[in-house]
Amino acid sequence: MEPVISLSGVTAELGGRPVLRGVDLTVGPGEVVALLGPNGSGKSTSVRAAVCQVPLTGGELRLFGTPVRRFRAWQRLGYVPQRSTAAGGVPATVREVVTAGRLARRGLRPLGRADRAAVRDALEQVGLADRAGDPVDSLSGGQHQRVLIARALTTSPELLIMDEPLAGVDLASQRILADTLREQVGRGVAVLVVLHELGPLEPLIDRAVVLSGGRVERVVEHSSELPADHACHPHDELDPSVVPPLQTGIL
Ligand SMILES: Nc1ncnc2c1ncn2[C@@H]1O[C@H](COP(=O)(O)OP(=O)(O)OP(=O)(O)O)[C@@H](O)[C@H]1O
Repeated sequence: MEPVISLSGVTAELGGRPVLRGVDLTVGPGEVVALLGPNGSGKSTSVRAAVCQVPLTGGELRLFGTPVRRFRAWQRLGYVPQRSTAAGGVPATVREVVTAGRLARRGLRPLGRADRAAVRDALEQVGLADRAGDPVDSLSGGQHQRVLIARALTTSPELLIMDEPLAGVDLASQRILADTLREQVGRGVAVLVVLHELGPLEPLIDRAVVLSGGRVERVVEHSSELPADHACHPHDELDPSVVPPLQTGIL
């Protein structure tokens, strides 16, 4: 079956520096793929490139089989960015943030009944229907993350792309997030998720792709084969261009 997303030999630069150096990555329909690797290895840049937030300098990106330059069906894809970008300090209610996911795909026309129902349904799916009128700033880290997932679910996407959904989230909330995701996967939704630790998501993961230095270092067909000390525990990637400072010391 045709992949829902495929990156072939993708390269990208940030600040004039090559960050992605030929990333190959595919996610099939209904598949859950974890993107792992040390800090700075290019995980976030890969998913941001996949949703056109970072321009490619080379390679090919296809979404649902269509080259990205011809792709228009953005409602088939839900993107959950890193949590710090959720409300950006703007006072907004939970409902407003979630509604933004719906608006982004339909322009500035007034909300219809179907839009309101989709927002309600998305909030129910993440267990936050009772918090709809609350300011997002009053939520915990885990609840905040669930708001971002609800925002992505408003268009009933077939592919969810998530950037570190477990970061800064306590274990109880991680389990709730895992339940939400399990339900989506049960509906046949494919997932590409950047993770530092697999946590409660581990049983859901079909394949792990480990990045290093902007390239795929290896692909692990089952997450249980990942050594405990690799990728799941972040460490800064060594930059070969940086020469370590001379240790002078006093003898
Ligand atoms: N806006 C930017 N301008 C310049 N360089 C950037 C920018 N954003 C990221 N980079 C650099 O690109 C490289 C890859 O960053 P990226 O955020 O994709 O890594 P990551 O694997 O997601 O790391 P982390 O685990 O810390 O989130 C890093 O060396 C980073 O310093």
